[in-house]
Amino acid sequence: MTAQYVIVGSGIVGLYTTYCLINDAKVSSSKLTVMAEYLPGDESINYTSPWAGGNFSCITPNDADTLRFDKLTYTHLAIIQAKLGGPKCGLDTKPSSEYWDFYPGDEKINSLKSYLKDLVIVPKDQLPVGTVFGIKYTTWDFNCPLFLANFKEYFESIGVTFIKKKLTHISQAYLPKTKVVFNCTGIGSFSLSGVKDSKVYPTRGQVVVVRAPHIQENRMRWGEDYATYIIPRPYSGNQLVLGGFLQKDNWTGDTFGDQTKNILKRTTELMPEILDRPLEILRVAAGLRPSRQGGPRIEVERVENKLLVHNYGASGYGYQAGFGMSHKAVGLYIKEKAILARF
Ligand SMILES: Cc1cc2nc3c(=O)[nH]c(=O)nc-3n(C[C@H](O)[C@H](O)[C@H](O)COP(=O)(O)OP(=O)(O)OC[C@H]3O[C@@H](n4cnc5c(N)ncnc54)[C@H](O)[C@@H]3O)c2cc1C
Repeated sequence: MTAQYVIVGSGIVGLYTTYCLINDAKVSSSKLTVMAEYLPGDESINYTSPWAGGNFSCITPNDADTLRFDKLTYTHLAIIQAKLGGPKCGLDTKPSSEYWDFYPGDEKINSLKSYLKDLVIVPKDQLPVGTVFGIKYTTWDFNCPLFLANFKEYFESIGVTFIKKKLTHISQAYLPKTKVVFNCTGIGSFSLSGVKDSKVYPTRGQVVVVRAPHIQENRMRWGEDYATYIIPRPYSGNQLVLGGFLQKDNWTGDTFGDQTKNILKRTTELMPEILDRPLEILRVAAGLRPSRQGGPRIEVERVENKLLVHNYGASGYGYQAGFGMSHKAVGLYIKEKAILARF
């Protein structure tokens, strides 16, 4: 193990970053070390990735960077799926419908039109009551815990090292031969010394997981101050994830009965077919989306004669935009390395 490249964080953003280092920067896998307090298979309120729904949806903001991150990720996922052995890795396509209580904006819709598979605009007379716009298309669904585990297993099979370690300062990530550290610590960037980014805050979500073999499609509804979503989990024994909440600055990992009732009410109104079979609740869970004022931080810092590349703040879209974020982070590293090589 030479650990020339250390990726701190083993959430979806750290794993996409590892992938881009191998595929964009052509770094040999044996030089890569992923270091994290929590690894795939672990559960903690400080480890967001296992708690995601998770699918590709219209949750992202309409700025040019994020629209590009979405597009890059959506169009690259088939390659990742193939490398990990096909849909059984926990990543599959399924139909999706999304409805808004407001018009989502031309930037978003024009961008989606350029790449979404099977996209159709829902005719006005077919919209659910209270909504003004809708689309249908083929989306990506993740079985998040399974996908994380398979991504890690794939990396280990090609020689990437994983180390379980909690850092109190980012400088602890530099091992004797390390040239560059990628900081992919998500919500951890709020408290990790050497980073301590006060712009980072949680957007708490709660989900209810039910068993529903009869539901094989996604359905989402976006309001001004709420999000209701229904996401089937591929290769999970027919689990269906029902959500949710977007609670800013709420740090609790506890779950609440009134929120469970509220989620069940909204999701069964949006998709009454859920109740075609008796409701079987498997689990209620909460997670903290790693949000950041001004959006994700993707930038390079020089720390003495070494590099620190930040890639965190994926909020509610780490799975669907994180490949694009990581492609940018690794691209910045390649540029900075070329500048340093001139001196
Ligand atoms: C309810 C819910 C639903 C969601 N649904 C979706 C969805 O449908 N689609 C989608 O794209 N996204 C969704 N998200 C968002 C998605 O889960 C996040 O964007 C993503 O998981 C963030 O990944 P990350 O790698 O940045 O952070 P994390 O997964 O939190 O990983 C951080 C890593 O850094 C490590 N770390 C942190 N601090 C330290 C330290 N001091 N020392 C060592 N290691 C450290 C942790 O151990 C961990 O390995 C959802 C989130 C929630 C909560």
